[in-house]
Amino acid sequence: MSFSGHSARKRFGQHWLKDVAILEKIVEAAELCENDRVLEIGPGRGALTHKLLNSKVSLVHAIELDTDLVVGLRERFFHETRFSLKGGDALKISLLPPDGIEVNKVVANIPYNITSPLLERLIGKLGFFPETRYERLVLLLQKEVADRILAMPGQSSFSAMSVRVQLLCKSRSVCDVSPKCFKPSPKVHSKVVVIEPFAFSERLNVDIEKRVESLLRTAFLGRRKKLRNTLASIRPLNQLESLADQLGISLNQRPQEISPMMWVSLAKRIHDMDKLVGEIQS
Ligand SMILES: C[S@@+](CC[C@H](N)C(=O)[O-])C[C@H]1O[C@@H](n2cnc3c(N)ncnc32)[C@H](O)[C@@H]1O
Repeated sequence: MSFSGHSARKRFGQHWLKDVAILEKIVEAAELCENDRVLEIGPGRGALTHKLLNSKVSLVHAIELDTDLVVGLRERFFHETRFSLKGGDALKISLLPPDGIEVNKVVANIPYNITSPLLERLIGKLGFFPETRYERLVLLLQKEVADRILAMPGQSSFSAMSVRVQLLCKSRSVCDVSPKCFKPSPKVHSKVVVIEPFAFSERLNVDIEKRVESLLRTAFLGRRKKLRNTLASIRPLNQLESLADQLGISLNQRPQEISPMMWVSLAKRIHDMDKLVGEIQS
């Protein structure tokens, strides 16, 4: 068989998903139809690829880093005209299929060691658009990361990442995945999430997004510190007090208690103040 002699490589984050019910839940959550063109990052031995190809999609384009698996995958799916495969690093190479036409969905059990840069490539970041706006991503992530993406203000998982992703996408949980569902079992628990990036036209103004990013970097440096202490480096305390009053928040709150929309309001007020000062000075 195509993969004989290949054992899972830790450095590539290889954990084969063997639980059929979870594979089916992933495909179901993608709500695939005939017009869909799907990108799969890290097909491994093709367990998820096989399920994707059993649906009606018009294309599955896969990118796999492990060259030995690329050989096996070509053998396994050689007869499948709706399948294309590129060997290489999903963080570096083009994510476009050979016909150069964008895919609209991403479905993947991603290697956990590249989660942050891969997410950034797929959904963009505050102040920057991704190369492609995917309609929907169904990703199997490390549970800790998924929980941060989904967390509400005040919850222990709520972090700068929660604010960033929630300002770029709408997300929901599909199911938790136990380490027993993989072979070899990872040390951590996992979760399947659906992520739907906002249309570019629905995103905030780029300058405001950049302003939110800079606020988050400052405030979450001291996660347990009060805003009065962390934000003091960007504005005099009396100005901060007045801003906080206008927005109905307290400078005694900590960054993980502030909602994404409140970060946006804060960013907008500071942006307007700077603009006013700029106009007076010119
Ligand atoms: C967690 S395994 C998932 C395998 C398979 N999809 C499954 O569900 O059983 C992650 C896969 O991503 C591949 N991989 C790791 N780093 C990668 C990268 N930078 N670019 C593309 N693929 C990568 C690994 O070789 C492995 O096949």
